[in-house]
Amino acid sequence: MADTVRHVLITGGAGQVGLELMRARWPDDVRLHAPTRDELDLTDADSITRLFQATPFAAVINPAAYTAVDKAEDDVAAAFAVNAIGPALLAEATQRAGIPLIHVSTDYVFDGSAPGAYDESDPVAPLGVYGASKLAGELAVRSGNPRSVVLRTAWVFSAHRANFLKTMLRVGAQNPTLRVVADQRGCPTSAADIAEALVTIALRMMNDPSAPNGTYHFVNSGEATWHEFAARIFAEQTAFTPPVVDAITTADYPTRARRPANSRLATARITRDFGVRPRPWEEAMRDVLAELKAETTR
Ligand SMILES: NC(=O)C1=CN([C@@H]2O[C@H](COP(=O)(O)OP(=O)(O)OC[C@H]3O[C@@H](n4cnc5c(N)ncnc54)[C@H](OP(=O)(O)O)[C@@H]3O)[C@@H](O)[C@H]2O)C=CC1
Ligand SMILES: Cc1cn([C@H]2C[C@H](O)[C@@H](COP(=O)(O)OP(=O)(O)O[C@H]3O[C@@H](C)C(=O)[C@@H](O)[C@H]3O)O2)c(=O)[nH]c1=O
Repeated sequence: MADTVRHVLITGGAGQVGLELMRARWPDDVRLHAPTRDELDLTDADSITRLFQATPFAAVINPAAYTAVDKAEDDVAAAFAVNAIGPALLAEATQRAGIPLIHVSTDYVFDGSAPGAYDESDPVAPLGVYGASKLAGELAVRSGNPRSVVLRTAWVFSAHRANFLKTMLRVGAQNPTLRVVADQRGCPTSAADIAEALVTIALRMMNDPSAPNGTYHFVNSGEATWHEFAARIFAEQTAFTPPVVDAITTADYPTRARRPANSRLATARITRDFGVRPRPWEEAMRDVLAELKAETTR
C-alpha cells in the first residue's frame, strides 16, 4: 500500500527556526524528521545520502546554518562548508528525489547602501564571510533544484538559542548602562513567525508542483535600529530595572565582521504569491518575552 504519510525533513532542528518548525502546526498526515547532528551533518554528503535512502521525503526545509557572523571571518572554510556546500548537496538530493527544497537565507547578502527596503530583485553584495557563504548557498539551491524557495529573513529572535534579544536580557540584567549601535537599521523577526511562513510555503509546494518558486523575503513588519530594538526589549520586560541604553555608532563598537547599515527587507512578494502577512515585530517580541517569563516562573 502507498505511504499516506508525507515525510518532511527539517535540518538544524535544534536551532531557533528549526525548533519553531517542530512546534508549528502541521496537517495530521505530515511527519517531521529532525535528525540530530550525528545523523545529519550537512558537510557530509554520505549522511545526506543515507537519510534519503531511508525515507521517501516529500519536502526538505533547510534552516541549518553556520550563524556566527564574526567567527566566520576567521573560519571561512567551515562557514562555506555548512552555508554553501551543504545547500548544494541538499539541492542535488532533492532534485534527484523530485521534491521541493525550501532554504533559509539572510539580509546580510546585501551591503546596506540602498536608501529603502530591499526587494528580491535588488543587487546583492555581502560585506562579510557569513553573508558571502549564505549567498553561495542561495545560488547553489536555485541552480541545483529549480523547484525551490530561498526565503531571506533577518535579525531573528526567539526564546531559544543565542540571539540579540536574549543577549540584551542577559547583559541588561547585569549592567546599569549598555552601549548599542544606532546606525544599523533592519527588521527584527520572530523565529516562530518565520516557521509559520515556511510551513505555508512547504505545504503549497508539496500540494502543487507548479507552485511559485524563487527568492522571497519574510520579516516581521516595522523596522528598528539595534538601539531601538534594545530599548524596546527593556521597555517591555518586567524582570529587572532596565539599564540606560546609550546610542552609539558602528565605529564606536568595532566588530570582526562588517554589517550592513540598512538591511530592511520588503515583503510584498511573499504576500502576493503565498498570502503570508507579517505582523509587527513588537507584537511578536511580546510573545517571546511572555514565553521567557513563563519559563522562569515554571
Ligand atoms: N539568527 C539570525 O539572526 C538570522 C538567521 N538567518 C538564517 O536563518 C536560518 C536559521 O537561523 P537560526 O535558527 O538563528 O540558526 P541557529 O544558529 O539557531 O541554528 C542553526 C542550526 O544549524 C545546525 N547546524 C550547524 N552546522 C550544521 C551542520 N554541519 N550539519 C547540520 N546542522 C548544522 C546547528 O546545529 P547544532 O544545534 O548542533 O548547533 C543548529 O541547530 C539560518 O539559515 C540563518 O542563516 C537569517 C537571518 C537572521
Ligand atoms: C551585544 C551588542 C551588540 N551590539 C551591536 C553589534 C552589531 O552591530 C549588532 C548586532 O549584534 P549581534 O552580534 O547580536 O547580531 P548579528 O550576529 O550581527 O546578527 C545577525 O545574525 C545573522 C545570523 C543574520 O543573518 C543577521 O540577520 C543578523 O541577525 O549590535 C552593540 O552595539 N552593543 C552590544 O552590547
